[in-house]
Amino acid sequence: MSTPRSSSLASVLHRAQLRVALVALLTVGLLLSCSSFFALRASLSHNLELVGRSISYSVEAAVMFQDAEATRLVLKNIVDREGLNEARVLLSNGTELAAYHRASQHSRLSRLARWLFPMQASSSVQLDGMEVARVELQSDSVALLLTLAWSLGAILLGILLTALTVLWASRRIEHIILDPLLALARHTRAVREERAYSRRAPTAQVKEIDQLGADFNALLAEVQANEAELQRRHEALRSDHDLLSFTAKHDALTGAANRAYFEQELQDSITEAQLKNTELALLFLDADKFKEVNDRYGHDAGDKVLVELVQRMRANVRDSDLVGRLGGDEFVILLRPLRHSSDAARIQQQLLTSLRETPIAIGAGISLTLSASIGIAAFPKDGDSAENLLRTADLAMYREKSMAASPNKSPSPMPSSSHAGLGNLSEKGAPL
Ligand SMILES: Nc1nc2c(ncn2[C@@H]2O[C@H](COP(=O)(O)OP(=O)(O)OP(=O)(O)O)[C@@H](O)[C@H]2O)c(=O)[nH]1
Repeated sequence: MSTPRSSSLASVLHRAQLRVALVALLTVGLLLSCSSFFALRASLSHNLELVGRSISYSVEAAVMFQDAEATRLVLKNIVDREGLNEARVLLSNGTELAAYHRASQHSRLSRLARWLFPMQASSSVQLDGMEVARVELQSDSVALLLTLAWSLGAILLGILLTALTVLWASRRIEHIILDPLLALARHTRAVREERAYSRRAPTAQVKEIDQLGADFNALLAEVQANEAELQRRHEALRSDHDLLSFTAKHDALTGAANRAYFEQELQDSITEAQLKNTELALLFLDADKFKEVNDRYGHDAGDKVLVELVQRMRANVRDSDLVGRLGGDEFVILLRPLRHSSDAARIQQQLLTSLRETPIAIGAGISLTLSASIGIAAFPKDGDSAENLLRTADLAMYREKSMAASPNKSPSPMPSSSHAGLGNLSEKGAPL
């Protein structure tokens, strides 16, 4: 099925107005012209008959004496006075007694008028009730022709004026109706394309269009409110999702990466380091005698120590590095990338120094000096998988811890490690 060709509202209105105006004008014009034409014709015909009768009376005497010259004189006087074309008097035997033709009858207009609208009349000349002659008249129909021409001219002029008026009216309608409709259409398109629901349609002069704009604005306001509500819910969902995602990946107490997330990040970092041919380092930290903190000062104090441990670790590494908690008092740090092979040992020492020199406040004026054992494993030197690296760093940490517990024992060949060296938990600021 073919799609109907669409026209603009302006052209539809133009055509409709023009058609209505032309039909009305032609109907009225033609009716008026015809009625005035026939009225004029009837009047002229009646007048011609009266003139014929008048001539009949006037030529009675001349006819009686068959005085052609006198008859012609009468005919001339009346024909000239009444503006007729010609008049003649025919005797009862059919012979013409006298005739008079006006000069103007030979003009083209006159001939055309006579041909189009022949106007004739005849009247009898009687003597003692007997018809002795007939007067035949022919009128000039130029007046009729001119009337018709004027009417047609008026109709044409009317058509021209109507077309101009329709054009002017169309422009006015365009301004009053079309412009606001087009503005509304443009506005709707802009709202749809830009999703700018805060935009509002302008007011219009025409009540119905203004109402349409107001309804559209009300609809936009609803859409805007729904959009805002959707946006708010979306934000809330995203924030919930972010929180859930963070919670799923991080340790609730310290905020450090949990074991699963840390292992995944470690594996991803290894893959990336393999591709980029860079190095990584893993520091495995286990607090020494942490159980005693819990036992002496309570679980909350232990929690504070764990939180502080993570803060110290973070304070000593870059944003790109990752601090994780594997569980209990076991923590890991992933240095990614490892720029210099000495960086891991340097950070290890910084942490041990920090723990040794800066006690951890656990509240009520009590501060603890905690020692820790830190083992190091490097990629690719000590392993090429997350599991291997963790195991190697863990062994290094245990090696360090065991050395701290038995300082006289010679170290077994393990990856590099270090220890704060304090061995015992010590308290500052409050008695044990
Ligand atoms: N406060 C607190 N304690 C915890 C938490 N998780 C584990 N622990 C405790 O941490 C202690 C760890 O003890 P161990 O594994 O024996 O370690 P340690 O006492 O440091 O002994 P070494 O490592 O051999 O020096 C246990 O008493 C756990 O109950 C926690 O989230 N908060």
